[in-house]
Amino acid sequence: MRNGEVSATRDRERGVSDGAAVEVTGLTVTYGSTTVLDGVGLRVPVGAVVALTGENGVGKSTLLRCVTGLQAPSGGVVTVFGAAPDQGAGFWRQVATTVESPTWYHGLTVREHLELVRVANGGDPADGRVDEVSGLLGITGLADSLPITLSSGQRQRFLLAATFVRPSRLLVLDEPEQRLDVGAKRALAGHLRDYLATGGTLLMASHDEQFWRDVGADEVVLSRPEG
Ligand SMILES: Nc1ncnc2c1ncn2[C@@H]1O[C@H](COP(=O)(O)OP(=O)(O)OP(=O)(O)O)[C@@H](O)[C@H]1O
Repeated sequence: MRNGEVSATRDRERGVSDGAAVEVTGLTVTYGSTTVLDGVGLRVPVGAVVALTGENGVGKSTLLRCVTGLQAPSGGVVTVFGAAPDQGAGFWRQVATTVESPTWYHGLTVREHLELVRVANGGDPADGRVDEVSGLLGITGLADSLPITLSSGQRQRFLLAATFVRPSRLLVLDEPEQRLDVGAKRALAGHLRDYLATGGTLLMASHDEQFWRDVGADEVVLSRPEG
């Protein structure tokens, strides 16, 4: 088995289809003379949940960036729902991610940002979804706050909320549990289980074993290339 070459194929009670949401073959990423990912393969079936684990700097975020098309690999092939991640509107209608933090607009409140993201992605800002997500992430009371005034944990909740108000079939989350308190982690795990139960697919990086086990993820351990 090559570095990170895995197939997250455990059949799940909720029913995983045969199709691949994410297929990565021979993925190689080099920075200068340093090879971070060397021929990595990964398959995430539709409806599955995979947690990428491994020590700091092993390339988890790099792999996630390649899956979202935010980084071009040095070699290999990535497909998402059977097509290259092309960064077009069609792609972003299906995929929501926290891999790159968005830039917030000065002067817009937390609530206004969430409504803006919902509208921009074809949702109805008045359909209750913004309230629902705000409640689940415990940021209802921060609706009128400016993002710049939030603590790091509140900002993480807000980032997740902005991701969850977008319609998606695939979530690509980079350490979603980071900086969250115990209660928020539990609520997040519950929300992700609901997302999966309604047909969503989840690929995430995580350093928190209890969290990704709570979500029901299959673990995929990335290791450094040999040599
Ligand atoms: N733009 C860049 N230029 C040069 N090196 C980079 C760049 N981005 C990442 N790296 C290097 O690539 C390696 C993998 O980084 P990456 O962030 O993917 O690791 P990670 O597994 O997500 O780490 P962590 O667990 O700490 O979040 C690291 O050694 C990092 O220093």
